[in-house]
Amino acid sequence: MSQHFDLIVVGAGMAGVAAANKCAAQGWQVAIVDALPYGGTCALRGCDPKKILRRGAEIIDSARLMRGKGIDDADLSINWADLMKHKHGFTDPVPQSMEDGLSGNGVTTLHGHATFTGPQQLEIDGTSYDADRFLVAAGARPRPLEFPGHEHLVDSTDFLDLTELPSRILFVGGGFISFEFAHIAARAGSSPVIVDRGERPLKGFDPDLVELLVDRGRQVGIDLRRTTTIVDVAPSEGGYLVTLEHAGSRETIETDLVVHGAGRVAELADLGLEAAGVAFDEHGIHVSTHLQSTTNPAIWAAGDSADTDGMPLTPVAVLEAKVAASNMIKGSTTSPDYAGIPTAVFTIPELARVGMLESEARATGMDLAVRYSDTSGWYANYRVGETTAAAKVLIDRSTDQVVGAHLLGPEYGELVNTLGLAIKLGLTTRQLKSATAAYPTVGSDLGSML
Ligand SMILES: Cc1cc2nc3c(=O)[nH]c(=O)nc-3n(C[C@H](O)[C@H](O)[C@H](O)COP(=O)(O)OP(=O)(O)OC[C@H]3O[C@@H](n4cnc5c(N)ncnc54)[C@H](O)[C@@H]3O)c2cc1C
Ligand SMILES: NC(=O)c1ccc[n+]([C@@H]2O[C@H](COP(=O)([O-])OP(=O)(O)OC[C@H]3O[C@@H](n4cnc5c(N)ncnc54)[C@H](O)[C@@H]3O)[C@@H](O)[C@H]2O)c1
Repeated sequence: MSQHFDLIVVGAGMAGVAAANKCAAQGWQVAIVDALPYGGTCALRGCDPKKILRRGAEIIDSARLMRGKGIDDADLSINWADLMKHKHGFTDPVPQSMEDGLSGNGVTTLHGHATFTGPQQLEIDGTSYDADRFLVAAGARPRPLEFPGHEHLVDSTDFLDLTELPSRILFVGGGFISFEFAHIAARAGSSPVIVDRGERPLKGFDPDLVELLVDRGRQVGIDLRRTTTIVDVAPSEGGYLVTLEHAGSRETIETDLVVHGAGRVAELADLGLEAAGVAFDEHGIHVSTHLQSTTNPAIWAAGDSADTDGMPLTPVAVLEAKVAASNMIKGSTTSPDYAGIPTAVFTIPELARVGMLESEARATGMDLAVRYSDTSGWYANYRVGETTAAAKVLIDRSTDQVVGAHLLGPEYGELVNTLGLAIKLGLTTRQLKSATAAYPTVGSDLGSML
């Protein structure tokens, strides 16, 4: 006997929970299932715990920047175990409170690994369920790597749970995870090495600002190896021997920990999607722009496990889940509006982007104005002693609208939100300049950046 629901959601992360609550509020019989404690990647193994650990690193960095400017940082250090306790103070209550919230909204909460057994059936630990619709919000996992010894790598989840921080850490990949973690580790006293196979790390961000960030990273002891591949990783007495290849030469580095930061793929391999007739690949379930499977109309997808134009980020996952839920409820075909969604890599200082890259804007042939400012000497950065800060704002001269903004500096992850709103609403720089910001705030520098 199979239990029936109007909707079953696979994955209780930010996307799954948003959709389950929205559909339950319409009076639907909704069930949600997760194989892990409720909360998903962002709250338990990603954004939130990462930024708590970064807080320790920020304090150290801020104090160092003020050395000789009234702050004596000689005795300041990170107590990793206590910082971890602070993290657990946030993460530990999440699963129960999330599950209580869902139950309170009338959602049936299930636990276990879901596997599709047919177009509208799935099984969870031997029990069968069927539904009119399913939303797959199963997230992502580290990309499988091929080089010998890849099994010795730890992933981002393991890193965010380390009880002690080793002194030598090698990060594979030059993306979000490696940069963010390396910036934390460097301030906590470790010597991080980042190995990227490409010439340009953090490829989704403005290359000029990335180079400034790489220099700033070098100053705090982060060793970036570009166009370098991992030949193999082998255990050694003191940790691991990692053999690297760059421009035809090999070098072996000894390290205590090797961390996977080489990208993530949709978590769909064990979901039995073949039995449901659902087309997918490593980018996610193939969906129409309104987030319905292209091959099984009963299946919808959102977040990291959907192959969409949206970036694999939390706000995008939530947006897609809400749009998918709304389309299911109304029978509509609305598409998510991805315009003006900012992204930030939480290095110290942070690097943010919204809208087009300069190269993308140039390729459109628009009449482009590039407003680049070295903001390191500006009051907001002088005040905190920051030596590396810059802004690049891209403006379409024909409309006076912002089409892209790239920021590197303290608190610029907050400032980019205003530029995101400007892009989404099509505000002109004249309109933006007409707003008066509280002074002195980082936001009050926006007018000068335009
Ligand atoms: C280290 C790290 C840091 C990050 N930092 C940021 C950040 O600062 N800002 C930002 O915007 N984004 C960040 N991200 C990305 C962000 O976490 C994801 O984009 C977001 O969590 C995706 O949400 P989701 O709901 O699609 O999937 P998830 O939150 O991953 O949820 C998917 C859930 O599905 C469950 N599941 C999967 N398969 C099954 C199955 N067969 N049966 C039952 N359950 C299943 C999983 O257990 C999981 O709980 C970060 C990611 C990582 C890894
Ligand atoms: N602040 C944030 O929003 C945030 C933080 C962390 C993660 N995330 C999300 O998680 C996703 C995954 O993060 P990530 O940092 O793992 O991936 P990423 O896609 O940001 O970067 C992966 C990097 O690894 C390199 N690479 C791949 N295979 C390699 C190999 N074998 N050897 C050397 N280099 C290799 C790639 O060239 C690339 O530069 C991101 O795309 C992002 O969406 C977001």
